[in-house]
Amino acid sequence: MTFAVPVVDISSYVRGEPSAATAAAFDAACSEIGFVQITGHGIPLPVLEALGGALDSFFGLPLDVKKGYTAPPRINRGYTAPKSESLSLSLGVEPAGRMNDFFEAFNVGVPASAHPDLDLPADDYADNIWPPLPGYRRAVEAYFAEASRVAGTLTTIFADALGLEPGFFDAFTGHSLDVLRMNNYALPPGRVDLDGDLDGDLTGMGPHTDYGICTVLWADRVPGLQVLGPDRIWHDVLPEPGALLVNLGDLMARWTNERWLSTLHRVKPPIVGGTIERRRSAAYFHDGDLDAVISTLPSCAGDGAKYPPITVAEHIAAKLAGSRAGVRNEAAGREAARVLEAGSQQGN
Ligand SMILES: O=C(O)CCC(=O)C(=O)O
Ligand SMILES: [Fe+2]
Repeated sequence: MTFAVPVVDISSYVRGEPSAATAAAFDAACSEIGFVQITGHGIPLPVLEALGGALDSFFGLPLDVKKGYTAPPRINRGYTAPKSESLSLSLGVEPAGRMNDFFEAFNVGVPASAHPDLDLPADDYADNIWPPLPGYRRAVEAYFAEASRVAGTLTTIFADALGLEPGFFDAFTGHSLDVLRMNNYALPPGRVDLDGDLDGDLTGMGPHTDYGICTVLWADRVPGLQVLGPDRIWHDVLPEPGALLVNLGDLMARWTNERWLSTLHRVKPPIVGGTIERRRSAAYFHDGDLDAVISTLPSCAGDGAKYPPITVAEHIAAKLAGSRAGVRNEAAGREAARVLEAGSQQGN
């Protein structure tokens, strides 16, 4: 079977014009793969280029300077150093405390001050940390605003694709807990034992599903990202030029009773010609309102709901405790089973 992440042009929805063909293409892609590549998203090229420049300027700083922008694990903001997170712990498939992912990241999110009329918890809607690099904050905020707009367009498409009333997701996303995680996959020169580490434990980012509603993913066209296909094999995925990747998170799998899947993905060491090449990505997580309750949609319940209702707060807290604080998540049985089923198949 050939594996491909479908490309869908969303420009009609970006213009505010619903399109049955676009919604149907999303339904097919979300049902079969759980990943989509979107074109026609309308994010201006200079905004994307400035985001890349911001990543370069921050991650180019010395490690001890970057570590100065680290927040405690419960605050999903600022810098995370290589090997201080383990995404597979969000699924509970590894012993707790084993922090092996070599990505480094910088997180920014929606602060409580963005919604002055609401009384939002300060730890979840934490203030951002901004390194004093010229243009950094402006570039990241400009991309954040564009990705937020695209995420809103996606939920409009999702409502049409699922046959829900227009605006269905608005009630769950008015103060959505959105986070942009900018990732850098690079290893200091000379530190990697290519024979030893690569055959063994070295992981760019461990296998995981994303936690929320959907993720908008900008990535360099450098190999590394792998998606677990319906054939239970890990497949390499490179975005088409100009396209953004979109993948569904766990909350969408819960809403749809797995008609749509939160697809497992991971990042292998990006090896080109026998050496590790630097790779960058930026994942915008559209996670929903902290206090929203996610229950299986009646139209998807079929013979019964596979998941009990859960608040966004409960679900995200269990996942983040795994990935950021090393506390194995015991509540992700359905996703963990899929990782273990895929076993050690390495894909193409
Ligand atoms: O680097 C990538 O392409 C994937 C990143 C990712 O899966 C994440 O940040 O959740
Ligand atoms: Fe992810």
